[in-house]
Amino acid sequence: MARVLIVEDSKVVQQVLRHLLTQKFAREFIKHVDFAWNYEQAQELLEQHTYDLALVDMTLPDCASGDAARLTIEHNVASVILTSSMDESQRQQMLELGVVDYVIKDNRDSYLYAVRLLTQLLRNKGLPVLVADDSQLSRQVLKQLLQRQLYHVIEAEDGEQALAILREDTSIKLLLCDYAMPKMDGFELVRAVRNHRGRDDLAIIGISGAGNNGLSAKFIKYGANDFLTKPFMNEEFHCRVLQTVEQLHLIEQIKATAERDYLTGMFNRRYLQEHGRRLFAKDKHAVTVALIDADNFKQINDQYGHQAGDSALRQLAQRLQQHLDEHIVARFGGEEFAVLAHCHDSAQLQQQLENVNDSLRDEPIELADSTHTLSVSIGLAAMNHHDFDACLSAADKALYRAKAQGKCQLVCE
Ligand SMILES: Nc1nc2c(ncn2[C@@H]2O[C@H](COP(=O)(O)OP(=O)(O)OP(=O)(O)O)[C@@H](O)[C@H]2O)c(=O)[nH]1
Repeated sequence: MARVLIVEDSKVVQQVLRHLLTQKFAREFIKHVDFAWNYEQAQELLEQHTYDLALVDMTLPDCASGDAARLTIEHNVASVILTSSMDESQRQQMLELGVVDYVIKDNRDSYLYAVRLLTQLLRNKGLPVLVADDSQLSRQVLKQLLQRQLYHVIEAEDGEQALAILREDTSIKLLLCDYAMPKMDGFELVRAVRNHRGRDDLAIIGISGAGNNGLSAKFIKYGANDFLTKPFMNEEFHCRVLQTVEQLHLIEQIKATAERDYLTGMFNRRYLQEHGRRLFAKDKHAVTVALIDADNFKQINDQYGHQAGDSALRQLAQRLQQHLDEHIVARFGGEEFAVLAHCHDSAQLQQQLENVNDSLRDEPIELADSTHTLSVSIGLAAMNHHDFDACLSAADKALYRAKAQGKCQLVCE
């Protein structure tokens, strides 16, 4: 978790920033925040601590304009400038100094923008980025700019090398590639990469020389997410990289939401079915599926109310995760859950499932001011059917028998 330094002499601005930094999106990435009122205090704090990022007011009472940012950069702290105004020469001066970005504080939204920018930079900290360019000088320039945004930069001298690195290292989430490269040019590289890495998995920014506008559009058509034309301003580079990575992050979030159950945070039915079908196609004999249904759950809703029922489902979900943590556990719907186990030994899974009822009996779930002893019925099926859906339906039949035979038990098909 990161430590951030904020250098700001206005009490009101400090208060607004303090408030924004307590919001969930910021707390997720920023653990410690130190505030300095002036240059002198900033200097003391920089000597005491190591900072990941600094947000620095351009104008402070005890130093010349921009000196505080100069100080944080000298201490190798990636720095974002806060300023109420900035003329063109100051802007150039700050960007040349090496600040990551600047934020003009002209309304409340600018502070939100600044704090969001800090969290974005921290979220991307250490994220591997590949730079493919045959010119060592260009690679150096891009590397410096990316390191300023806290990325971890990997270099490739040509398209072939870049392709080999990307095949090997799937943690790379951004590729910056020049058009003119020996062996394999930028277009060929993008096309080849897209055969195994989709737009939602790896973002690509193509870079092309000036005077050939057609190249930029072509980059996009071949599969790049965005492009930059040389020479570009550092500020434009920063915005495009940040925006491209942000889009990738949003897609990841949407995908994660689509496969999770809102109430329990577990995988949902859709994920289980998709994953189950994939596993079945790969190795059907090593997969076992179980359906787990809470017994007499209606009583909980009737007796304690729907909210307590929701809490009971969350507690049951936690209990299942605890006992079956090496398998995929999903909420199948309502008060029904499913387990997908990738194992050759179904006896072990059977034991783990039996343990769930023992645990619910020994440690009843907590509802309002009392406790309630919940139990589950379980139907287990092996994957010796013609497809995954047939396995699920066999587990469902076994579950039906468990209910019919008196509940709180496991039945194998
Ligand atoms: N609170 C809450 N209740 C839910 C949710 N989903 C399903 N239920 C309730 O679960 C209950 C299921 O009732 P039944 O199908 O009769 O099953 P049961 O009472 O568990 O009885 P058996 O399955 O026969 O043991 C219903 O009252 C549903 O309203 C949910 O998300 N939250």
